[in-house]
Amino acid sequence: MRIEDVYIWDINAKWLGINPYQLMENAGAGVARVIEERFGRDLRVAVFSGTGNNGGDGFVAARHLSFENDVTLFLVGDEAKIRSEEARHNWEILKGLNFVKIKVLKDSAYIKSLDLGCYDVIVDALLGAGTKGEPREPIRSAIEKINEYAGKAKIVSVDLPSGYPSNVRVKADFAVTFQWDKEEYEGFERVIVKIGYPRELYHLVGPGDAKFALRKKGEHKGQNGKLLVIGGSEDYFGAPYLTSKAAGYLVDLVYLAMPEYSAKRITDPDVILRPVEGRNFTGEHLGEVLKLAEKADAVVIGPGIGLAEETKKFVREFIKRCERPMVIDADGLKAVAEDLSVLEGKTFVLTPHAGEFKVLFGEKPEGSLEEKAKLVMEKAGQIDGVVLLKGAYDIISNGRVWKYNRTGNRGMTTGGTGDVLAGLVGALLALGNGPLRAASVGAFLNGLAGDMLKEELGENFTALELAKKVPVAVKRVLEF
Ligand SMILES: NC(=O)C1=CN([C@@H]2O[C@H](COP(=O)(O)OP(=O)(O)OC[C@H]3O[C@@H](n4cnc5c(N)ncnc54)[C@H](O)[C@@H]3O)[C@@H](O)[C@H]2O)[C@H](O)CC1
Ligand SMILES: [K+]
Repeated sequence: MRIEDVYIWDINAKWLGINPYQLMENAGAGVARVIEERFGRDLRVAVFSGTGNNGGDGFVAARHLSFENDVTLFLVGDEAKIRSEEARHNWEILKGLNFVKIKVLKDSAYIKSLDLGCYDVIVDALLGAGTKGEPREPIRSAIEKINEYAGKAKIVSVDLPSGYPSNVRVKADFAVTFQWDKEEYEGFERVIVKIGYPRELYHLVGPGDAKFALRKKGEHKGQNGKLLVIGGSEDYFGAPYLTSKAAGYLVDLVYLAMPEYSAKRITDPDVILRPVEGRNFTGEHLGEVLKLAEKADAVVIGPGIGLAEETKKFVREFIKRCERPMVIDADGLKAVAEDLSVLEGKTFVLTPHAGEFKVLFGEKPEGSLEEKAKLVMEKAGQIDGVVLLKGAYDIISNGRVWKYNRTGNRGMTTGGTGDVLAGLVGALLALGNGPLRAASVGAFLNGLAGDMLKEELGENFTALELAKKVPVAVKRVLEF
C-alpha cells in the first residue's frame, strides 16, 4: 500500500458511511493505547501537533492519554489554520479541558527556549502523509527541539516521523502507523494500529479511485490526453461513435478512425474523423492507422469493427505493432481470442462480458463474486494484462489484485453501454492512468452515469444519453 492509497481509502470509506471523525478517533486512540502498553501510565507526556490531520490524531491521543497521565499539548502553528472539520472538532474539545495543558507556539521564537526535560514521552504529531517538501518553520524548529531529547525521552511519531523522508526528521523510537504499512516507509520502526477499515476497501472501486484518476495533467490543449478510437464497419457506425463521444468528455482530443463508407454518417464536430478507404478495416489500412496511433496517448480498438476475416487479421496485426496502451473491446475481443499471443508485451485492458470471456478463456465466470474474481485474476495473470469482466458487479483484475465495481443498474443492459465504457477506459489510459485504475474507474464512472440517469429517467435510457451523462458523473465525483 502506498501513501496515496491512504487518501483513496479515506474517500472510499466515507462513501461507505465511515466518517473521518471515526477514523481520527481510532487513530488517536491507537496511538494512546500503544504508548500505555509500551511505557505504562502516570507518564508526563508532551504532544506536539501540527495543523493538519496528523495534528488531529495528536489531539485525540492527548485526550485519551489525559485520563491517567499528565498531558501538555503544544500546537505548532496558528490554530486558525487547523484545516479539517474533524481536527478542528478535536481541537475545540481539548480547549475545553482543564486537565490538558495547551501551549500555542505560533512561531519558532517560542520553540527555541522550550525545556522538555521533564517529559517521559514526546508525541510527534506535527506532519504526516500530507507533508510536502522539507519541513518549514515553525514545524522545523519543533522537530529540532524534539530531537534534542532523543535518547532521553521516549519519542513516538504519529503515522511517520515528521519531516520524513527529508533529513530534517524526528528521531523517533518508533512510529504508530495506521491500518497497514506503506511501501514508501523505511528506516524507522513501525507499530501498526487498525482504524476501522473493512476488508471491502481492498476491492471496492469508489470515488477515491476516481478522484485520483481524473486529476488533470496540464493546462495546454492536448496535454490532457489524446485518444484514438478504431472501429466501425459496413454494418456499424454507432458503436465507435458512442465510444468517442464518451471519451470526449474526459480527454482533449478524440480521433475516430473508421471506414469512410460508414464515416460519412458521423457529423459530430466533437469527434475528429479519420476515415479509411472502403467498407471494412483490412490489412491495407495497417500503416496509416499505426501512424494515427503514434499521435495518440492511448487507443480503443473494436467497437463495431465487425468480424470479417480480413478485419480480424487487421486487428491482431495492429495490436502486435501498436506501442500505445490499448482497450480491446467488442469484436476486437473475438479477433484476439483466436491468437492471444498478440498481447505479449502490451499494455492493455480487455473488456469482455461473460460471453466474450468464455470465447477468450474457454470458461464462463460462475458462482460468488469472489469465485468469479479469482477466475478473472487467474486469466489476467496468464495474459499479463488487465481484464474488466462486465456484469451486475464489474470485476477488474491485473492478475495480482482484483477490484469490483457496484455502480450501475439494469438500465445498463441496453445496447451501446459497453461502447461508452470502452471510451471511458481508453480516455483514462490517455490521461496517464495505469490499466488497472483506468479499467476500475471507467467501470465506476460508467455505472455512476447510469445511476444518475436512472434517478431521472428510470431504467429506460439509451447509450447516447449515458455518454452525455458522463460530465455530470465526473462532477459528482470531484465534489465528493
Ligand atoms: N487513513 C489514515 O491513515 C488516516 C490518517 N490520518 C492522519 O492524517 C494525516 C494526513 O493528514 P493531512 O492533513 O493530509 O496532512 P498532514 O497532517 O500530514 O500535514 C498537512 C499539514 O502540514 C502542512 N505541511 C505540509 N508540508 C509541510 C512542510 N514541509 N512543512 C511545514 N508544514 C507542512 C500543511 O500545510 C498542512 O497544514 C496522516 O498522516 C494521519 O496522521 C487521519 O487522521 C485518520 C485516517
Ligand atoms: K508525525
